[in-house]
Amino acid sequence: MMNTPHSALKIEGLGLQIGGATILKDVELDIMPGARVGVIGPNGAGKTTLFNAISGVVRPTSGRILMDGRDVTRLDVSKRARMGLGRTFQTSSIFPKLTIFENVRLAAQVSLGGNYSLLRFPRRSDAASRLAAETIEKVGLIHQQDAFAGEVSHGDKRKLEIAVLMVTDARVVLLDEPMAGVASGEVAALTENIRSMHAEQQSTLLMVEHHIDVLMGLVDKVAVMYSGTVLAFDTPQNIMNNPLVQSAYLGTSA
Ligand SMILES: Nc1ncnc2c1ncn2[C@@H]1O[C@H](COP(=O)(O)OP(=O)(O)OP(=O)(O)O)[C@@H](O)[C@H]1O
Repeated sequence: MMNTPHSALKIEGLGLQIGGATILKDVELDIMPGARVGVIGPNGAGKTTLFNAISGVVRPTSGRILMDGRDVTRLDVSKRARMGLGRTFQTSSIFPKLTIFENVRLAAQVSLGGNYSLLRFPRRSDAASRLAAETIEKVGLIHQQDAFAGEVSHGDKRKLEIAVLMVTDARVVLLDEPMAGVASGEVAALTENIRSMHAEQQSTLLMVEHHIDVLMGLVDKVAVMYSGTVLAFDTPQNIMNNPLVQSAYLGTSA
């Protein structure tokens, strides 16, 4: 008998109450391995909170989160990361005082089974350095590799985050507004980076992005959040044509 493949990520009846407020309510999502999923919704709809629940930063008050069929609802952030959950944050999670090369090399070193000790002048021929150099080239940061990460443009910082995710070989990747603050001239290159990261890792991608045109071109499914719940989960085309979505989110009358 054939085994049914597990969803890469399954969210069942997820709820979060903080004080008297309902932040997430009955969130249901079933995401197949390799899918690229956009998450949209008005400000305050719960998109970042959903990412926080998936990555383990906040504990839901009801429901379950399954990664590859395993219930991770009660696992902490680091355990989920070890299981292959990768994430970028709205506020950058890179080390600003390290160079681009050092940031990627450190991630490569940890990913290849090393530790977080940082050699200021690592041999550029070791495995972690080679992987870092190769990845920096792929994302188009070669000319910036010796610049401090805190001093490069928003677009380059985002490229760096993509490079870090690429070397960590995450199975499920959460990107929270990767285009935020990125100059319009840098959007196309960053979009390509995200596309090639996904293709190379064959990961499952979830992405919150307010830049709707970019998002719709990148994903094959869109989840629309409204008031803490998932209102619709469908192809970009069906989402754009869904009257419920149009009135709730896009602001046009249905
Ligand atoms: N720790 C918290 N305590 C109280 N309220 C919270 C907490 N975290 C989030 N909220 C509230 O939950 C709601 C959802 O917030 P969230 O940041 O997830 O929305 P979002 O969809 O990501 O919005 P945006 O598009 O503005 O980033 C907001 O009303 C927010 O104020």
